Formats: sequence, C-alpha cells, structure tokens
Amino acid sequence: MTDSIRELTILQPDDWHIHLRDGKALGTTVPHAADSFNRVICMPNLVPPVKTVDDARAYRERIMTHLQNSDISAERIAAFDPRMTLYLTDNTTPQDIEMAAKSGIVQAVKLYPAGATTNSADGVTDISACVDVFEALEKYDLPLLLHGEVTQDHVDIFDREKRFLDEVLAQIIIKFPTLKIVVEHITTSDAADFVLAQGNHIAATITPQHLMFNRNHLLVGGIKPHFYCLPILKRESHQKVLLDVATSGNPKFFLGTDSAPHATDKKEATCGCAGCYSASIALPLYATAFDSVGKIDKLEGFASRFGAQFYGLPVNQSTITLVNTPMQVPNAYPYFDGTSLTPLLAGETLPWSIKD
Ligand SMILES: NC(=O)N[C@@H](CC(=O)O)C(=O)O
Ligand SMILES: [Zn+2]
Ligand SMILES: [Zn+2]
Repeated sequence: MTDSIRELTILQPDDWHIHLRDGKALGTTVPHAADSFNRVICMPNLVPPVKTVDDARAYRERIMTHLQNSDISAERIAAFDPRMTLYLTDNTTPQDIEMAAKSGIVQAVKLYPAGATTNSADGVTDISACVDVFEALEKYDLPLLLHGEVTQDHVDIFDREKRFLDEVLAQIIIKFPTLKIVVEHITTSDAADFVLAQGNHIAATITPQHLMFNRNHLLVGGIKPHFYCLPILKRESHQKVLLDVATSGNPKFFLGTDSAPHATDKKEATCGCAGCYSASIALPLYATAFDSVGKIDKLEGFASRFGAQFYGLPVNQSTITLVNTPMQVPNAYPYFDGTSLTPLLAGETLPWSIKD
C-alpha cells in the first residue's frame, strides 16, 4: 500500500436539485453552491412558492444579486448558472406550462404531493387531476421532477417512496409514455429498480446522504437531527444498492444534492425540520462515497455528464480537482439574522477535499 496523494480532475459538476431558499439566506447558500457547481436546478418551495415564469425570473435575479455581493472569484461568478423550476399546484394550467417552456429560464416543473415535505402545503392534492398539465409537459418536452412519496397518514414513513412508485408513478408513466421524469432524491432499491426498468427519459437524482448513511446513522445511539431529511434514510441494504447504481456508470443516475438549509435551531428542536445542508462539502462527500467502493473513476459521469445529457445541455468546459487530502467540515456557518447553519457531518473529517 502506498500513501501517495491521489488527485482527480473532472469536468465542473452541476447540481440538478438544490434548495437555495430566499432573502438573506441567499448570502450563505449562493456562494457555497457557486463554489462547486456551474448549473444548479433551484427548487421552487419558497414561501410563497415560485409558481409562474415571472416569479422564477424575479427569484433568479435575487440569486444573482447575492452572487455579485459575495467574495467568490470572478471566474466562478461567470460560470454560475441557476436554472429555475415552477412549483405545481392544483391551479397550474397548461398555459402556465406553455409559457414556462417558452421562457428560456424554466428548466423543469416540480411536483410536491401536498404535505409530503418542507413547504409543500401548496402542492398538488390530487395528482389524477393533473392530466392537462402532464399533457402540456409532454408536448413541450419540459421535465417533471417528483418528490415521490405518498402522504396518507396510515402509510408508514419508510414505505412512502415505494408506494408512490407503485401506485402513482406507474400510472403516470402508462398515461404519458414520453413524459420526461426525474425521480428526485431516491432512497430505496425499489426506486433504483423502478428507474432501471424504464426508458432513458426517466432518470433519478441521488443525494450524498443517501449514499453515505442509513437509518442507523439517524437513530442509533441517540437521534441525530442533521441526518433527518425526506425521504427519510432507509436501511443499509437500500444504501448499498444506491451506491451500486450511482457508481455503475449508468447515465440514468446523476447528482442532485438536495442540499436543504434550515437554521440550526430549527433542526435541533422538539419538531425538527427535514433537510440536510451539504452544498459546501458536496463534492468531497460524493468523492468519499464513490472511493469507499473503489469507484472514484465513475464520479465524473455522475457529477458532470449524465445530468446535462438528460436535460439536453452541453457539458461544462472547465474542470475542478479533488484530492484525497483530508478536510475538516466546519461546525457551522453564519446564516441570516444571527442564526447558524450546521452542515452534514459538522466537525468531522472527510478524506477528500477540493484542491485550491
Ligand atoms: N429533503 C428535505 O428533507 N427537505 C427539503 C424538501 C425536499 O426536497 O423534499 C427542504 O426544502 O427542506
Ligand atoms: Zn423532496
Ligand atoms: Zn429537495
């Protein structure tokens, strides 16, 4: 065994699922995202949500303003390209979809079953009533991004993703056979198998936490709120399958951090918010996960090629270098109004870091 330093230079990655939030939160989240990623698909679950092209345009401008005010390099500022999504509600019309498709700034639309996750109260209450909207998405070739969990009270939280695939998504696919769909943040072997069984117009994103952790990390030895996100971490056998498919080189699986900031006091609470904050350390996390199974050579496809390919965009030209020199994850970042933001694995050491 040699201890030589290993380096990996890959095309600059994109993040196909990120929450930047709004207002003063952008002062922390935007520079973190722009440090590592060129394109980022910005989730629309703001309060109030991003529902129209005008909302999306205004949100993109607020994001860009925070970039100009940050201390990141001119080169990273020039490369950063937030892509917008619209939040589907019961009132979204086919005309809204047509306008989004023709806007040039809306990359996809997002479906949250009402009540499924953070800020999803305005989401869709009856997916079977979305026929016209799905038809329009199919017609204009605009991808549908799914938070794929059912929400009925009686369904066990660990079964909610599988039940969504079997009972909801399977029906959508039959009725709309060419609709482009991304099953976001998949967490089970069932979801991996489901996506593998479909055509190339159906893909999935995978978060760093679902590759690195399972429900024991969340619950054994005390409850760890910073591992709590939705869909919830599952058992180890699912984690292993996710790691298998992510590192397989299959272009159906690509990077989406689901970095989801909540102030530390909102996580460490009697009713803690769902979401792991990972944007600032996402690439070292993914590198660590891929290296753990000897598949670091598969990282570039997952992080920098397959997402662009799915969305019909060119791959980035610039590169970034990762190195297996350890880094310490900060205990917390300053957030807005005197609050702090605790990242995933706060205070721990990661074996990989980004080379300066
Ligand atoms: N993943 C999460 O646990 N939370 C996300 C919402 C989401 O992506 O489901 C958030 O916005 O906080
Ligand atoms: Zn979600
Ligand atoms: Zn998310």
